[in-house]
Amino acid sequence: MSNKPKVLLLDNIDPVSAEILAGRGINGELYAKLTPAELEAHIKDAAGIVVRSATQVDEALLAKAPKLKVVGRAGVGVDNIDIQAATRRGVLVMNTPDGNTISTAEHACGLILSLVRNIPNAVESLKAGRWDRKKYLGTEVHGKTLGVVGLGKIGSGVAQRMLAFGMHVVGFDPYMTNERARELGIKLVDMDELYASSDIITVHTPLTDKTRNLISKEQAPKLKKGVKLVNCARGGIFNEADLLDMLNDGTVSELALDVYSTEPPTDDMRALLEHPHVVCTPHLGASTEEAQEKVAVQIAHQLADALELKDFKGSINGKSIALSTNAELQPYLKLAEQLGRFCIQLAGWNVKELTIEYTGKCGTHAEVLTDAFLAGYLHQVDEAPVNLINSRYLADGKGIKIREIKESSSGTFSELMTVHIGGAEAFSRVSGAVFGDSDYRVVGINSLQIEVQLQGNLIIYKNVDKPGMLAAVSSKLAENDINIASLSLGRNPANMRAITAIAIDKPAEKTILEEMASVDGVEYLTPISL
Ligand SMILES: NC(=O)c1ccc[n+]([C@@H]2O[C@H](COP(=O)([O-])OP(=O)(O)OC[C@H]3O[C@@H](n4cnc5c(N)ncnc54)[C@H](O)[C@@H]3O)[C@@H](O)[C@H]2O)c1
Ligand SMILES: O=C(O)[C@H](O)COP(=O)(O)O
Repeated sequence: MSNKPKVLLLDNIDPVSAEILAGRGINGELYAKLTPAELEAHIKDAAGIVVRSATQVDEALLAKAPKLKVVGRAGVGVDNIDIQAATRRGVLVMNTPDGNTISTAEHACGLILSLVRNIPNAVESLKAGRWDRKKYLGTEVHGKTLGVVGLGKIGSGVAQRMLAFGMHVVGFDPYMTNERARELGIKLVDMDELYASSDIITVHTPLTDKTRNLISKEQAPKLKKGVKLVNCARGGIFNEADLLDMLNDGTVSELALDVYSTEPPTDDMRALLEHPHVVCTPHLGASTEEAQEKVAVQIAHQLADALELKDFKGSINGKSIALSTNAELQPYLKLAEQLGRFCIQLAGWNVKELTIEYTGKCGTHAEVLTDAFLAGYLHQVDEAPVNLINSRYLADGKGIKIREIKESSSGTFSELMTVHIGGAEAFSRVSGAVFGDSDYRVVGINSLQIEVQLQGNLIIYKNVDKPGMLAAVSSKLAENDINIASLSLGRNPANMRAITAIAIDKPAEKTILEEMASVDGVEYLTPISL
């Protein structure tokens, strides 16, 4: 059996993706269509899966994929992927945001022209032996107003193309600036003005709570009588149930659909699809040779880069993992993760609040460093591999409140990470710093200065500060043939307490630790393994 990583390429992905993956030492297995049972069998040992819009990557499927690291979408929309479930499992989700932009913009323009010139009906009629020149009298788009909802990549592309036809273009997009709109030749308006002024409305937004039912019976009074509508974005942006009535009562004169709230459309959609003033295509926006090749090439490279932890372009739930490739950040990421591992073993599971204080420049990367800290902190969580994708999510699920503080400077260290552990019994604060390139150390516990490398086997204990303590505790190690590699001690004369960190060459067994903990004056002792 090959030990190369395996990636499932589903939903008729262009075979070029398999060739690219093969060149990067990855087995890309192409499948046009799999039954649920076949998919379950194939995904068991897959490191990656690439889909278009057909395969549902849901919680149930992800649960069958213990080795899965990346879900790639060869296209834009990720509504068939349960991103939350993937995030929870530490699985990266990525898409190819621009590979099919041109094709989809061209398709939307094709639908607009089909509507105004009755092209599909006229073709069908002539093919049926009729010569209906009068029946298919059309209208020009020149001089008419096109309303574009969503001025992202595709919406802007449609606007540019229809401007070339001499249309006036008005648009609505909360994220579009007036300056950019002016450059494109689009007049930005609010939705009410767009409804009122448009002869044709085309939508190019994702389906969200804000865009669902963007056009339904409710908007009828606001629309220009006999408006033409185009949806080449996502089913559900127009209320499909209302559209038939709106066509029949003349509110809408022509409708073009490429996408449906259920795909393929269910039988209750037949009356709408068969309506003489409806042009419909089966989700063909991205279905061109060029777009399919582009998205397949892009996703194959992106996926291979992600599996090699080299680059995370196109990632949707991997902001921190994408930042983690920054070379300057590497030592701090490692420090943060090791501190996380240290703190969970020091403080135990009862912690409900963690405040992480960043001193110096590392504060500019607080978000990703906190994610790395949490990945270390939760490394013993058994339900999923914990990584930069899911660590914060898992911490949240455990009810741990996370706070970040950024400070510009401290006394001794120019760069310092200090973790304040809320609710821990004996240890409430741990500070760590990087020495040189790759020497990660704890430099303080509670208010005491202590210096211990974040590696190997450690024993940390808190004790009454009195003569003979160190000899009494360390003798238990000597008696059991365990060598001490280094030792650091911090003391607080004010309350007569000390904290000691001992690095040992091999782990101490439970009985030895119990003997050490029972030495008179030892108040709290814990082993740590890094
Ligand atoms: N039919 C197809 O085959 C096909 C192909 C590709 C993409 N799509 C779909 O087309 C849509 C647009 O894709 P894109 O690549 O242009 O995405 P994009 O992210 O570049 O653009 C989407 C735009 O919608 C805007 N937007 C979001 N909510 C809005 C709201 N409430 N009102 C107005 N604007 C809003 C955003 O600000 C953004 O500018 C997506 O839904 C995508 O899934 C369909
Ligand atoms: O979101 C997309 O990229 C489009 O809807 C295309 O979907 P498809 O890859 O299934 O054609």
